[in-house]
Amino acid sequence: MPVSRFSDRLYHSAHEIWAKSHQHPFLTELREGTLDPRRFIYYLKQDYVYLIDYAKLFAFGSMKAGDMETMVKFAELLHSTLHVEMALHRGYAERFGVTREELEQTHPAPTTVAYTKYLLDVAQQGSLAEVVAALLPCMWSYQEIGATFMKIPGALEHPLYREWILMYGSEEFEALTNWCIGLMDRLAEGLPERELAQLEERFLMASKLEYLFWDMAYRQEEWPV
Ligand SMILES: Cc1ncc(CN)c(N)n1
Repeated sequence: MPVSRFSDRLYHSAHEIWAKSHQHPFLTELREGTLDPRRFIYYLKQDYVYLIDYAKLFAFGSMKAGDMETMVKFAELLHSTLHVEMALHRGYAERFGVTREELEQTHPAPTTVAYTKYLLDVAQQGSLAEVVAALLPCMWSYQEIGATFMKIPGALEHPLYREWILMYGSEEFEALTNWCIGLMDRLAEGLPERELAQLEERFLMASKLEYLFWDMAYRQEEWPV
């Protein structure tokens, strides 16, 4: 009987909320190609300012790394987020006639604030293992969504949503995600149950915030005033 990995425990504990995300209309309509582009551009603008703060977690990971290989890999993840993943958003913004300045000056909605501040709080206060537990749903749930959408007949023919699916369903994104999953398992080895439970809590909180991010985008959430 193979020893179950800590990442299997994380996946199992978050399965219900991940399934809820998969069933959210933002994703079911994106998958079917019926998502209103106004909801999509709202998502892209919020996601851009989210990624500015999310990318900082990789800088914290480099700083907290215990070895050069891990430090270098986190620097690679930082670079990839800023230059590859966010280039997707910049390209879409151009297609929608949104300037780079407008994109960068997007006011984060309440849910974006909640999610980024949570991640940055864990990154500043927590151990490397906690940083990884908090960022892992961001990578892993998106990779699962992308890989699933790649297999949906017709999804890649959609003129607008094709690039988004290709980004998160790519082999490169899968490789970076798998490295993070492996690091989580390595960092969890030998930890007492009390610490494992705390890592699970970080993973679950980020997973719930992922669901709320999809819901925010679909509702095009605004501040009350
Ligand atoms: C909110 C969110 N979470 C995760 C990802 C994938 N890096 C993203 N682009 N945006």
